[in-house]
Amino acid sequence: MKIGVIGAGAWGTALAQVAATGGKDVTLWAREPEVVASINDTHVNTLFLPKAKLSPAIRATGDLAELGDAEALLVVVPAQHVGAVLREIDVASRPLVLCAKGIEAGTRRLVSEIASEARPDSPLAVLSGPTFAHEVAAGLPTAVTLACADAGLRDALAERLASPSLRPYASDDVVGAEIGGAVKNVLAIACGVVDGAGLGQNARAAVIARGFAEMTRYGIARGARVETLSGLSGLGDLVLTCSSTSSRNFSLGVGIGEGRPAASMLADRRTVAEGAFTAPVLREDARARGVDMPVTEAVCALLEGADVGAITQALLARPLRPEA
Ligand SMILES: NC(=O)C1=CN([C@@H]2O[C@H](COP(=O)(O)OP(=O)(O)OC[C@H]3O[C@@H](n4cnc5c(N)ncnc54)[C@H](O)[C@@H]3O)[C@@H](O)[C@H]2O)C=CC1
Ligand SMILES: O=C(CO)COP(=O)(O)O
Repeated sequence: MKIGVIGAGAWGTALAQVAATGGKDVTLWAREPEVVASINDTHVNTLFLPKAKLSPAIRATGDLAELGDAEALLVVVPAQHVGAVLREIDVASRPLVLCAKGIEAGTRRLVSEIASEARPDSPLAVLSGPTFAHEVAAGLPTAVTLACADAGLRDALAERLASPSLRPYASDDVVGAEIGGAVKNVLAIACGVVDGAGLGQNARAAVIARGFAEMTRYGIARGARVETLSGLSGLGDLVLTCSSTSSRNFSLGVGIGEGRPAASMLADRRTVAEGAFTAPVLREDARARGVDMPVTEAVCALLEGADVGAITQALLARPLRPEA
């Protein structure tokens, strides 16, 4: 079986490694010529996943046309670039497995909505969950949600993507799987701020729990099911990224909490912290739907340069309310 992977950041590279280790023929599209060269010449992605020794069965290319004959394509470019890349590639009606986590600025679309507009003939699935790329590439045990409306395709993809260390759980709730991954990135920034500002572990647990409450409110408003949000792609990924500096979103938050300006940290980086792009569009969409998201509002204010102490006080001083 030939698998195409679109995007050779850390996550696309790790997924390519899982597929190649499982005996698949893998072609990995990278945007950067130096990434193509380093994977093909040295079997290392020096830019985005430097510590993983990759299978020689992974072939990198800078030409999207070379992925046209893959049986299935994993889409792993950052959410804001999915539309542009999918409009560029000719994939006929091949299944697309969407692995980016975010909401498109300007349109407020989930990645599945972007993909179905760009590639109306391709069936879609979403792969999401608590998955640090370096752990997956190292073959450490990992479980994910694989969501797809078509049961036959879902089972076929689950069988092809499963490996001795990567265990997919099937779901038909595509929107639910996407909402968890998109919103947790914003909440991970908030937890990083708590850590960087030394606000304590009680505060971090409060942000996780109240953040999950707002993820659930927002998810329900967009048609997600609560059991999906409380599964691997929602609560599972929230817990992972809210408790580790391996998360780029959490680390961005730590920097903000320590008093560094968000804008300069974002300008300096090559890797993506999706939450910084999702936060403003999530706030806009939540307001439009009448969903209260105070942690998301706080993250937006902090990304815009607000003072951590003032934002913390404002959150604590909100009118008292029932928990549920
Ligand atoms: N790294 C991880 O552990 C995980 C990442 N993800 C998601 O996967 C997606 C990709 O993230 P990573 O692989 O971590 O990226 P990364 O941060 O390792 O690398 C940045 C990626 O963005 C690409 N890029 C930059 N500008 C672009 C443009 N104009 N057009 C197309 N691509 C462009 C780069 O080529 C590179 O592939 C994100 O949505 C992320 O949330 C999901 C699960 C785990
Ligand atoms: O999505 C991830 C793990 O599931 C990776 O999180 P970060 O993008 O915050 O590094």
